[in-house]
Order: sequence, then C-alpha cells, then structure tokens
Amino acid sequence: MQHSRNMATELSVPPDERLFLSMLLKLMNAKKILEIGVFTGYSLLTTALALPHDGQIVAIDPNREAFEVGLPFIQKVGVEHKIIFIDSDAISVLNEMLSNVIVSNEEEVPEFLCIGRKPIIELNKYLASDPRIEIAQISISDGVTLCRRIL
Ligand SMILES: C[S@@+](CC[C@H](N)C(=O)[O-])C[C@H]1O[C@@H](n2cnc3c(N)ncnc32)[C@H](O)[C@@H]1O
Repeated sequence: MQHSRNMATELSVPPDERLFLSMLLKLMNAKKILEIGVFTGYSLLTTALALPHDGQIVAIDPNREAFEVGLPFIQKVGVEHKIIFIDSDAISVLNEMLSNVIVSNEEEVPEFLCIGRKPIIELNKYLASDPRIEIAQISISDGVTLCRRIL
C-alpha cells in the first residue's frame, strides 16, 4: 500500500523533466552515471533508457525493497544489464570511490595533459571553496565550469 502511494507520487513528476534529463545525457554522450537515491527507480529507468547499450549506472540507495518494486519495469524494457545497484548509504560508497579514483586517475593521465590539468584542478578547488560563488561543473567535452558570484 505504501509502495503504490509512493509510485503514484513519483508518477506525478512532469514528463518534461524526464525528457530534459534524457536529452542532457544523450548530448553529453554519457556512458557512466552515479544515481544517488533510487527509491523505486523512476529516474533510474529514464537514465538507463537514455544510455547506450554499453553504458553503466551505479545506483546507490539503502532501500533495496523500494528498488525491487520498480525492478520488473526495468527488466521489462531490457536495461537491467546497465545497472549496478548498491544497497548502502551513498556517503560511505562515495568516499571509497573517491579515494580509489584520485590515486588511479592521476596515474593514468598522460604527461602532456597534466600541463593544463593541474591549474584547472586548482582553480576549481578555489572556486568550490569560495562561499560567494555558485558553481556547476558539467562533464561536456573536457569539462565546463559555470560560476557566478552570488554575494
Ligand atoms: C526522492 S527519492 C529518489 C527518487 C529518484 N531519484 C527518482 O527521481 O525517481 C530519495 C531516495 O534517496 C534515498 N536516500 C536518502 N538518503 C540516502 C543516502 N545517504 N544514500 C543513498 N540514498 C539515500 C532514499 O532511500 C530514497 O529512496
């Protein structure tokens, strides 16, 4: 009963938002996605449909029961192979991912790319730590940082 009420609430999400999300993922040519907070998988399904066949989503939520409510719909449209569901609080999973990524990625970056990379990382850190500035980092092409002064 609780699930059907929640499903009804989720179905009230305007279709425009799903279309926007789907188009954004396609424009970005996204192949890897982190979905934090899955519930019954409404946005997860939209995301999985927008990804190419070899795309991958790591979906994290401590509520496996809710995920399993929506899973038959994901299976029905044949996109479950794109999803790795992690039944956990996202914070611990993200911390673990971050500690692995920082080491391995830096080692994998070719020397010629390091020249421009380090100053950009420093700039982004600087902008992110300034409370007067709002930023959004968008993974289009090599990455775009949008920022605006709010104070
Ligand atoms: C509004 S629902 C998400 C709906 C989904 N993104 C969608 O649009 O269809 C919020 C979900 O976040 C999950 N959640 C809350 N805190 C979380 C955390 N620390 N880590 C992972 N998931 C969390 C809840 O269990 C709940 O299922």
